[in-house]
Amino acid sequence: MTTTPPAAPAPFGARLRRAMDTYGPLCVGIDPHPSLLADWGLGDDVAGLTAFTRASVDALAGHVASVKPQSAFFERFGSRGLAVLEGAVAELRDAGTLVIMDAKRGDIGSTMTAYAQTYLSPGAPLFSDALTVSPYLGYGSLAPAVELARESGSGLFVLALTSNPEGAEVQHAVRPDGRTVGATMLARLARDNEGAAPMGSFGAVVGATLGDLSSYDLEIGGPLLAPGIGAQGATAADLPKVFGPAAHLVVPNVSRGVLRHGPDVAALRGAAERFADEIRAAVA
Ligand SMILES: O=c1ccn([C@@H]2O[C@H](COP(=O)(O)O)[C@@H](O)[C@H]2O)c(=O)[nH]1
Repeated sequence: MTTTPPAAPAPFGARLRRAMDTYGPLCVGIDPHPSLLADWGLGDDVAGLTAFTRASVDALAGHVASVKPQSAFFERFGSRGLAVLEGAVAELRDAGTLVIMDAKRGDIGSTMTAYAQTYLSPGAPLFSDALTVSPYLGYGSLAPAVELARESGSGLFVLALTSNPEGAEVQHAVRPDGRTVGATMLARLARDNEGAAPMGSFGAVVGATLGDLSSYDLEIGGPLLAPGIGAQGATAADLPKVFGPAAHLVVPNVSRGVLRHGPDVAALRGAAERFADEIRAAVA
């Protein structure tokens, strides 16, 4: 008897494009800040984290294209926090909602392999659709993650031009070839996305807070994860000004701007829908 091997998953970029076309490009963050736990009437403990995550997943699963859990807020609680994160990732993925794990991993290649296996290896407890990674040990140090993402149909978001003002001292630094460090990361991503259609799986993090970015070539053929809308001051209306013709690649992220409407599940979902509508109108 012959057995048919399981079909290879569609690449992350193709799955994300489809989800963006269905739900709009908004990516909602799950960031259980201690201050939000308090605002929701929850304790800064594992029970509070569990209740916060439960309401967030109930509000978002199956209603938005992607969700970005901020790993740091779960890691605060050690293994019990990670168990809550694992459960959320599994439920969101089961509902067909793409999970972008915001863990910003980056290390020498041999250690990077272990990070890649943690988040990009099918069957791993924290297997996610995509992972944020830091290229500041050299873009080449991310090679094990690029390789495993290609094999498993997952994706990466590389920190290129981050939303925080402090990022400029590294990312705007000019290299001997005259290009900035941030522009170099974008160029490396464009190369890794070559030939991918309708969208590559290797994205950049580019803050929505950064103003006019017309001096950068943002057409990397992959998604541009854009944090900064809401609590950091950017608005949906800023997106066309910041991203120009690359706006079709933008995955705007809103975390606290949505989460502050909790703990009511309907109110959370309503806030996400309002941001989704504003963003869709802005980038249409
Ligand atoms: O450049 C970056 C990279 C990542 N982030 C993360 O995105 C969210 C933003 O949260 P808000 O509450 O919407 O401000 C958060 O998890 C950050 O760690 C970023 O802000 N900027």
